[in-house]
Amino acid sequence: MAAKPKLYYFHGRGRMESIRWLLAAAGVEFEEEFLETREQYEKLQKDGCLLFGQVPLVEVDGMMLTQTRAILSLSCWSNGCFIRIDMYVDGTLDLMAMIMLAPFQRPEEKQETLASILQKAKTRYFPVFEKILKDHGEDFLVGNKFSWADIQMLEAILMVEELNASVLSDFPLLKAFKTRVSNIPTIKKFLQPGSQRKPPPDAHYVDLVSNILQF
Ligand SMILES: N[C@@H](CCC(=O)N[C@@H](CS)C(=O)NCC(=O)O)C(=O)O
Repeated sequence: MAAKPKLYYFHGRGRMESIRWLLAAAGVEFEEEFLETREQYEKLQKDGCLLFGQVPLVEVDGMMLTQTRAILSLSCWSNGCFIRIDMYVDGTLDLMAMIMLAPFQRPEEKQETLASILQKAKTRYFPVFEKILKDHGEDFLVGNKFSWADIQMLEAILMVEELNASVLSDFPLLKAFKTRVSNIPTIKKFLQPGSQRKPPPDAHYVDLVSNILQF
């Protein structure tokens, strides 16, 4: 790591605090820019610094790193490939978490939530991954090698397609990516009926989980 990392966040703990702790504990000096106005946040978005439009953001060696867990897991602060895998995985996990939680909402809220998730997939998440594939022109998301990020991406695509089967019509590279990854033999097998892959949640599943976890 050549220069001091620069942290962009609010002047408070929030999601950045653990990152501050980690850097401090590792003896890494860092600079901070505190977000005090909406304009600062919008500028970061406009400049393409926020992968999924969210902070925390850490700038290090010209890389713009987002996703708290990914930044925290960068213990060596050196391997650009690993951090990119983590950023992509955390982004797809955020998207999938929204879909996972929707069935637990009241029926009158659920339709609105699902429409908003679909909108987010189309405007926040899928354009990012389409651009990544376009920019490097490779078969997989990171390092031209099949990784955890590709598996998560495929799972997220399939979940969003369950909300709207034609969601990939504006994302040709993601569509090709989906076909490519789905055809990896182990994944192809998992996608076959009778595998251990689980169906989308139904009313029975929602009742069961709600009863077990008591919410
Ligand atoms: N999974 C992300 C979540 C980040 C997140 O929710 N950040 C909030 C601020 S603490 C944000 O930027 N929200 C704006 C938005 O989602 O539009 C992470 O862990 O970094």
